Amino acid sequence: MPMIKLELRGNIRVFCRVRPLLPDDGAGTENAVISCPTSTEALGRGIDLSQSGQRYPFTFDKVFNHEASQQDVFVEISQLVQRALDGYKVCIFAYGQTGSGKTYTMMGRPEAPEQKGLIPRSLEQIFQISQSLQSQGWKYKMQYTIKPDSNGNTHVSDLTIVDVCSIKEISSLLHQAARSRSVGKTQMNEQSSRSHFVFTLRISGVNEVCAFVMRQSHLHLSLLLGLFSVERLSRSGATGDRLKETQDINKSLSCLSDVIFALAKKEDHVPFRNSKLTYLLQPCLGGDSKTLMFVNLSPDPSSVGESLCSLRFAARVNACEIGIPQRQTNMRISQNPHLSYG
Ligand SMILES: Nc1ncnc2c1ncn2[C@@H]1O[C@H](COP(=O)(O)OP(=O)(O)OP(=O)(O)O)[C@@H](O)[C@H]1O
Repeated sequence: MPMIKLELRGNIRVFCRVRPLLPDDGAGTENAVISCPTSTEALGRGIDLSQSGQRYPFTFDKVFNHEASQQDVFVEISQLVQRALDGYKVCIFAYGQTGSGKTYTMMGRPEAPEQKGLIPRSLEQIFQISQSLQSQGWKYKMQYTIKPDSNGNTHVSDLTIVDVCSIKEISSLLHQAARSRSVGKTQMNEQSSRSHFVFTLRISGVNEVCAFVMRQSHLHLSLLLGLFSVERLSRSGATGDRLKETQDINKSLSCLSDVIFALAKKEDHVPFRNSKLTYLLQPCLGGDSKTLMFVNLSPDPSSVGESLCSLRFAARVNACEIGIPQRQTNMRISQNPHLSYG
């Protein structure tokens, strides 16, 4: 029962998703390098990668093969998303090399309803449930924050916080955010997104009927920029500013590795402030949240080296204990309607 595991474990959960082969993928695509074992033990959880005749098996909390639809993926996270309304911090982020399907998984193609990604689906679910809970006395206040950036310092600029009252408002904010993201073309991925993208929905809920219980939770839905290896960098055709930008992105991803490894070793000092990315993700990794990472993979044999790096990183993330999440429920002290949530 995967959902029970999601509830009880203190680890960062990892879901792996392999995108379908695309017409633009390179030569030799008939030789599959990624396969999903069909034995009952590893069914839906195992993934094997073959490189130079060597087989590398991995197991995660869930593996989606190239046939999985956006709805199939959403079904597996919807219970986790709902926990945000119960007072838990929930963080979901995607990791993987450029062109591996992070944007597709998180944002999808908004123009086709069945291809909507996890962010719009999650927001719709949160709004629907919060509205249905109104009849039980719950009132929720939602705020939306968006923090895009790609460089390595910790100062967070471009922070937008907006009160949101309807799903329509969220959709238009998502559109705006997608537009304002700096998008640059590399030879690897025409639509390559050049910045990290951290989206947060802050939810504060109060129940006027049952004992003035107050809940506060944050739903973090984040999108991480792709992993470029050195080899990939030279193949991507990046030069000048683009090369510098790619190096900055690599640097911030290497800071993320440092944070993950410090957490795994339970070190006293975790270097969250070494990059803006880790600073932004601190709420996801700081210990009191339910955190899920997607590792996205391309099935293209020319990406096998990057896929192996991503899988190894994901396995270390999966083994990393960040503590048992705490629900944030308080008794309301005053009946002042202008609540301060501290
Ligand atoms: N599951 C999928 N089904 C169909 N098409 C997909 C799927 N996943 C990804 N794609 C397509 O693959 C291409 C690359 O995916 P996407 O842009 O999501 O990669 P990315 O990891 O976000 O890349 P970058 O880090 O460069 O932004 C896109 O054309 C996308 O529509």
